[in-house]
Amino acid sequence: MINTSIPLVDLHRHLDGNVRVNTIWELGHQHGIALPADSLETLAPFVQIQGKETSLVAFLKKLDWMVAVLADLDAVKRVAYENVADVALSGLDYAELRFSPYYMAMNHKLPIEGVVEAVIDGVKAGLKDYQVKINLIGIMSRSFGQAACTQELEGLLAHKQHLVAMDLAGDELGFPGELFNEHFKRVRDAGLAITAHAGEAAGSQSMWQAIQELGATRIGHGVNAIHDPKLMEYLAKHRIGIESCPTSNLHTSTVASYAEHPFRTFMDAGVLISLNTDDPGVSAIDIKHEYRIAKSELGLSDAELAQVQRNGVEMAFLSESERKALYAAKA
Ligand SMILES: O=c1[nH]cnc2c1ncn2[C@@H]1O[C@H](CO)[C@@H](O)[C@H]1O
Ligand SMILES: [Zn+2]
Repeated sequence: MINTSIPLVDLHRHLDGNVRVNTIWELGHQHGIALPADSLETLAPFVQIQGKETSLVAFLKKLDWMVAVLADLDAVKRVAYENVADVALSGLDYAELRFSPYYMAMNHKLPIEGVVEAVIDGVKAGLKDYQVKINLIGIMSRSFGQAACTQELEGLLAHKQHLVAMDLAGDELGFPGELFNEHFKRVRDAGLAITAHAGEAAGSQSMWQAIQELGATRIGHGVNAIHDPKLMEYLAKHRIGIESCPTSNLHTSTVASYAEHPFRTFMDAGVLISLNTDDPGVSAIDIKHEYRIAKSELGLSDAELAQVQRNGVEMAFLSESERKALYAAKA
């Protein structure tokens, strides 16, 4: 099902949506943080999806325990290190890990720039022990408003040489992209690529906004584009990649069932679309699960899955020589 002669990549993966249950447990105890359960088994339902949530905002609450235990910068470094390990152990060749330093810093009032540095350090340490390629994407968490995103942006831009792109995540309905036009002008001026969560909770207008005003060249989720034929045509023509995360879309009730997921509609329209995990710790999945689902529930053939795998490599925020090297390592 996974073609071993094509690189396997995950481009939409929240580092702070992938904290191991065991790590939450250990950090909670180490730092005297009250947890909502008194055993590892009973903790799991508080941080992992059981069935599905009723909305994106309800889903996002599951991540809160993952950042509640980040009591110091060592904890942040540990989580970043374990993310690299998880990427390597799940069979990926390359991943883009995204993180929101404001969200990770806020519970224990950590310095935002310090969190960015700790993530970079943790990833570096992970890369010494695991053979895999990683790039980092900075997130502005829209749910905390414009001023928080300015702080977050500045902490990230201070280390822009360690980032390939910036993203906008969080509550899309409550905090539309228009609020962040100025932030993304600064991102463009800094020379970073842009991806944005759009068309997940809101409609296709939010995707047009992300592309035309924020400058996004990739879109996270983008599910609601299918109701806008002009946008579908635009995405295909301009090779705007869709970072699709089918299980996350089910868990946030963005789609009612796998059968209703429009993945195939994008493929048939010639849109560049890839498969990704989103918040693997929250959804309790890995990338292979998404490929299995794509085959069994979304109805993709092995040839189509190979195309999806290649789409991921094509969409990656890599230089052409890095892309070639990634392909060459598998050929
Ligand atoms: O599926 C998603 N849609 C929108 N925002 C998300 C999703 N998953 C996580 N985050 C948001 O990303 C930041 C942490 O990296 C947090 O703002 C979290 O709410
Ligand atoms: Zn996401």
